[in-house]
Amino acid sequence: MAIEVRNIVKKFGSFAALDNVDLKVADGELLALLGPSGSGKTTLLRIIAGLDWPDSGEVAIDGENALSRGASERQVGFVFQHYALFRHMTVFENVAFGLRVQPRAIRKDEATIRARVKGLLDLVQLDWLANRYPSQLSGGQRQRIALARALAIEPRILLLDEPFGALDAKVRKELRQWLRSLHNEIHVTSIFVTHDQEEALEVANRVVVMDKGRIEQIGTPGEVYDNPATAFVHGFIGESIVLPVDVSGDGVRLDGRPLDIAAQGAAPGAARLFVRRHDMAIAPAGAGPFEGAIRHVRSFGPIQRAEVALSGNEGRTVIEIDAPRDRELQAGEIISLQPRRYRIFAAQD
Ligand SMILES: Nc1ncnc2c1ncn2[C@@H]1O[C@H](COP(=O)(O)OP(=O)(O)OP(=O)(O)O)[C@@H](O)[C@H]1O
Repeated sequence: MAIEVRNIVKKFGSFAALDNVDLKVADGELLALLGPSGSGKTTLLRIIAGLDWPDSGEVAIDGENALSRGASERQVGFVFQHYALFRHMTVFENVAFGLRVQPRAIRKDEATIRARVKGLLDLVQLDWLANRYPSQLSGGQRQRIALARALAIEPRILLLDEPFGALDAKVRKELRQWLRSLHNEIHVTSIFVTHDQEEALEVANRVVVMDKGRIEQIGTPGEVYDNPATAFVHGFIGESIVLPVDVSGDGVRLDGRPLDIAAQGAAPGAARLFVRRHDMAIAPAGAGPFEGAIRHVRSFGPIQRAEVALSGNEGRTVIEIDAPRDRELQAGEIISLQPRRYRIFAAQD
């Protein structure tokens, strides 16, 4: 089912939790809402779900106005971070619950319900846990059961709010891959909320980056990572070096010193230069626009992370770069740096 959100405004008192949000979700997409705490992700999800209503704007599901319908009529499945399964029911009964409470007119017979639950437990690969109680499951297993339960009513849309938020890093990683492949199998239009950029980039077809109740950028994981539309997106996704620079007619300056880099059309005045740590490459001596002294090096996995005090400004501007380990860097060494890729945004952007 396609979803279209138009001009949504949602205020709590005078505070705009959502400030003119527009979003189109194509049928069968797996979309991530990504943003820092308080950016409005959950509020947007709740409005799409029918658990909350906007002050103005429209929500259409499959072309039909959804705002005139409540949550139960929208046929939406939910999974929340702390989605409490019913403690006194077995896994099987938890998954069957949504089917058993359907209105009599559409309720399936017992054999059909049992077959459907069995199918869902197979789908989430936990059929062997059917007779256990929630307290006898791991956190990751519980979230998979919560997902099976959400899918039982054959929702038109699946909404997940930080579904893996409470789990440890390793289990989170496993469940991401699992969700991705599950979605490839069932193709139900899905939106999940996360503040974890790695999770969004790894799982979603498209990522919606939010800040302060607004959408900053919508794009594929590659687009938002490689071509951030705003300074916020650049800073939020991936680790960036951020340097305050001045743009003028004759170029870009750092601490009054000209840098041999292009202003990329940024308006004259104060600006910020963004470079990803791994894009700040070590250049032959004197060849790069930056020079600095290595203060400290830590090596882990395939990279070495070096703290570099840039020349000028009495060495007070310190950046961290990630370099491959083909040549071991040493504290005290003076290096020249050349950004392979960078963006300049005006200071107020
Ligand atoms: N019922 C409410 N009453 C007042 N303010 C609210 C209410 N619900 C949300 N807010 C505020 O709206 C803003 C957006 O909240 P929301 O939960 O959508 O953010 P979020 O991006 O999902 O954050 P998190 O990642 O922390 O869950 C926050 O500043 C929050 O304090």
